[in-house]
This record gives sequence, structure tokens and C-alpha cells, in this order.
Amino acid sequence: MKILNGAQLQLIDQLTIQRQGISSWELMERAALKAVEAMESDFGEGLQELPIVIICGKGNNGGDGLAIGRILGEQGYNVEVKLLHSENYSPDNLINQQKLGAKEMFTLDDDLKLPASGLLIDCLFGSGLHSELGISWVNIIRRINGFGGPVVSIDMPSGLLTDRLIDSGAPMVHADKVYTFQVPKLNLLLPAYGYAVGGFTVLDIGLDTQALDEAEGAYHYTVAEDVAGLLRPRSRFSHKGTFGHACLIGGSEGKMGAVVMSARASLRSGCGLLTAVVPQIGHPILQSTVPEAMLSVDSGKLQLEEFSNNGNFQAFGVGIGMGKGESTVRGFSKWMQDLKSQARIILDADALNILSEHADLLKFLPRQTILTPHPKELQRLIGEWSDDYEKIEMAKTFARAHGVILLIKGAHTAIIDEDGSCYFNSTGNPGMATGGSGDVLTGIICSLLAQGYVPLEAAKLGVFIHGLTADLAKEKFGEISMLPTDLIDFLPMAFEKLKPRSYLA
Ligand SMILES: NC(=O)C1=CN([C@@H]2O[C@H](COP(=O)(O)OP(=O)(O)OC[C@H]3O[C@@H](n4cnc5c(N)ncnc54)[C@H](O)[C@@H]3O)[C@@H](O)[C@H]2O)[C@H](O)CC1
Ligand SMILES: [K+]
Repeated sequence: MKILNGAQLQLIDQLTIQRQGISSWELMERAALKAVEAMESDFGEGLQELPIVIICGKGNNGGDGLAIGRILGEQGYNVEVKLLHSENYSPDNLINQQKLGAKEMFTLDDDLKLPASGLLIDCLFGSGLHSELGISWVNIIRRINGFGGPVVSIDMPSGLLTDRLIDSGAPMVHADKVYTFQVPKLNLLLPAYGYAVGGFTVLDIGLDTQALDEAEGAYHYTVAEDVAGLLRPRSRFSHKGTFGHACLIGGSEGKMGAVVMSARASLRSGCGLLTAVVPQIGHPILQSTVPEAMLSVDSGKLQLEEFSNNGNFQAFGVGIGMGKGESTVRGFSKWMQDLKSQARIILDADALNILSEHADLLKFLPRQTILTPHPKELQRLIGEWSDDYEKIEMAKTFARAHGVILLIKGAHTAIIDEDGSCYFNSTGNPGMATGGSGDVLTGIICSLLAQGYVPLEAAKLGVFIHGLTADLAKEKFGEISMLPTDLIDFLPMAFEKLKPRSYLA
């Protein structure tokens, strides 16, 4: 799914209206009906009990609010619509004013009266906002943010631009939930605005698919439909050799658990064979916890030294729990220099830290190596950024310069390809913020690489599945208690869910 901005959507609106032979008002009505349906599904029966207040602006976002107010009113909800006084309403806003009937007018200087609790629907500004809101908006936005019940925003939290940096002090609605139309907008996905976007749902309002396909942009949002088609069916005549031999290299004293988790995640993700290269201390641990894995025991006792690379492996996952002792750094550097240019590799954790401290090694990275840093590792690798936009640009520059696929891990993990394309993930939750989650991801992606998925597909599919395991684990254990080992346990269900018939039904 593409991520688009306000200007692109305006154009696609026009094309939709022309090609579908509908009026702009009809499109607005479709959007309003979708928003009502989504709120009814989220709030359930409880919505009937709540006083609902809708705050409308002068443009089409306000027009949506007026239509939502009318639809809710017709369905018997307890709804009150407040409309900002203006000299220049949009045409569809005016039509919906006439269709609504009763509404209360207010100005920015008014002391807006709101019910003590209930549901507030924010329709002041949507994707048509062209610059951050000035001081005159502080009063009204403060009132909305001080509301005693949930605040939901239609399309965008009012005050937040779709895809440009905005001063953190600028007035902006803090939405518990955003119902955004057709496609996500970049600012809904960035950590910088996490305080204003409690969550969001994308509502399909049937915009012209050809126009959506043709819209240009580097940003994408990976949803089930995007990755389900990537999953390869298994032939009846397949055997363990069909699904590749993955090699995980890592572990050190006190950190063997990382390799255990990675290895189990790899096997659960379908590779045919798995070898783990571990220091001697890891031998009994791996053999007893992951009997399916073969072992190649390093000459190093407590940490890796030798990095023996003798097998015929289709993919390597390196760095998990590895440490960066002197002999490990030496062995890793030698291993990197001996790599074949077409090798498929994912580097994580200490492998990335070593690269940050030994930038001369970057030139040995085979094309399309996948790097999976967490925020601190990313900063060591690409340097300090001043905001999310700069972070993305620096990540793109790094990916291009070294011909790699770079992940920015976190909520909506972003996958940056060397051509500058950027894929944000839709699955996952804060329950994943526990040491070990990354080891599981490395295992999944390494396994997919070994099975012959091209690196960008392996990264997109791996990140999506990893997040999906967490969404499934959340239902059973909740965000507080779920563990990385639970993610591994939910891999079978996640892969099953992603199979087109079950997930997309
Ligand atoms: N395809 C869709 O997604 C559809 C979206 N719809 C809704 O329409 C809005 C966008 O409507 P638009 O009229 O273009 O913009 P807004 O309502 O967000 O506000 C425009 C209004 O505000 C003025 N303005 C802009 N910036 C500022 C500012 N910094 N300070 C003060 N005033 C500002 C501007 O001049 C306009 O007058 C979209 O979000 C959806 O909610 C359709 O209903 C259906 C199709
Ligand atoms: K809004």
C-alpha cells in the first residue's frame, strides 16, 4: 500500500470523481459512512450511551464531520455538532451544513463548551492543512486535548501535516485514534508524532485504483495483501534440500540464549537445514535446546574466534549475542573479507557494532546485505540525526552508499532499500520491546534468505511475520507479559494466517 500526501490525494480525488462519474459530495458521503462504520465497530454498543460531540472546520474535513453528524443523528445517536464560523466554507461543507440542520456555531475566541465526557470527533483540519497552526488555534486545540473522553480524528489529527516536519510546540490535536482515508500518511507513522497519534485505521473509500497505482512516491506501508503473495507454496516433491541451508553465527558467554532463539525462529520459518556456529561454551546449550540444528563449534571457548565458513550455506545470519571481544573482531573481519560477492547475509547486534567501529569493513558487504540495527545501533552506524525526517534521509544515504538494505527497527519498522524506497510495517506492538525480539527477527529473515527469497522480499515478509506473531501473542499474554520466545511459538499460526485464503478471507 502506498503512503501519499495531501496534494496527491487531492488529485486522486479529482480523477476518482471523473472516472466513477460521481460528485465530490458523494465521495465525501462515502468517506463519512466508512468513518461511522469504523467507529461503530471500534466502540460497539457503548457508542449508543455516549454523548458525541463533533468539532468541524471550514474545509472538507469539516464537511466530513457535518456528514458524520447527520448520519449518526439519523441512527439515533446522541450527537452534537459544533461548526467553526468562517467566511469561506468549501462547497461540500456548505451542502452538508444545509443537510444537517441544527448545529452550534463557534469562533476561535469562544470558550467552547464541551460535555464532561463521551466521544469527541475532531474534524477541524485534515489533509488540506498547508502549514502548522498558528497561535490563534491554541485555545480550541487545548480544549479538545483537555476533553474528558476519547478523542478520535478524521483523516488526520488537526494540526498535523501529512508529510512534513512540524514544530513540536505547534497546536495539534492529540488523537487516541485516527480514521484516515484510503492510504496512511507519513506523519502517522513517525515516532516524533506518536503523542498525537494513539493509533490509526485506514478506511478504504474506493478511490480510483489506477490513479492510486500510478501515484509516485518512495514510501510504502506493508499490509497482509502486500506480503501474502510472496509466500511460496511447498511442492509435494520438495525435500530438506529444497528449502536451503541457513547458517547462524553468534553467541558468547552469557548470551547463548540469543542464538537459541534465533535458531528456533529460523527453523520455525521453514529453512531445510540449519547450522549454528558457536563458541565451545555454546555446544551443550544448543544441542540440548535446538536438537534440529547442526553445530559447528568454534575454536574460541567463551567467544567466537575462528568463524569457520566451510559449509554450503545459502544464507548467513551473523552477530546475535556475539560480543565484540578482540579475537571476535579479528575473526569477523577475516570472515567478511572472505565472503563471496553473491552471499546472502543478515547482520545484527554486535556485527553492526563492529562495523560501526571498523568502517573499513563496510566495503566487504555483499550487495543487498540486510542490516537490522535497533535505534542505538543505527545511530552508531549512520550518526546522530536531529529529527525523524533526517534519520530517514541519512538511512537512505547509507543504504545507497553501501548497496545494502537497512532497517530502522521500532514501531512500524522501516525497511530502506538502496534505491531509496522505504517500506513501513503495519504489524507489531509495544510488547515486542523486550531483549531477544531482534534475535527472533534475525532468525526469521535468515531462514527466508536461505529459502531463496530475494533480500527485499525476505526483509518485508520477515518483518511483517515477526510483528504478526506479536499481535497473536498479545491476544494470549498481553503486551506486558509476552516474551520473545512466545513470538517463536506463534510463528506457525502467523504463517498459516498469512496464507492467502485464511488471512484475506
Ligand atoms: N480522498 C480523500 O481522502 C477524501 C477526503 N475528504 C476529506 O477532505 C479533507 C481535505 O479537505 P480540504 O478541504 O482540502 O482541507 P481541510 O479540511 O483539511 O482544511 C482546508 C481549509 O483549511 C485552510 N487551511 C489550511 N492550512 C491552514 C492553516 N495552517 N491555518 C489556517 N487555515 C488553514 C485551507 O485554506 C482550507 O480552507 C480530507 O482530510 C478528508 O477529511 C473528502 O471528504 C472525501 C475524499
Ligand atoms: K481532523
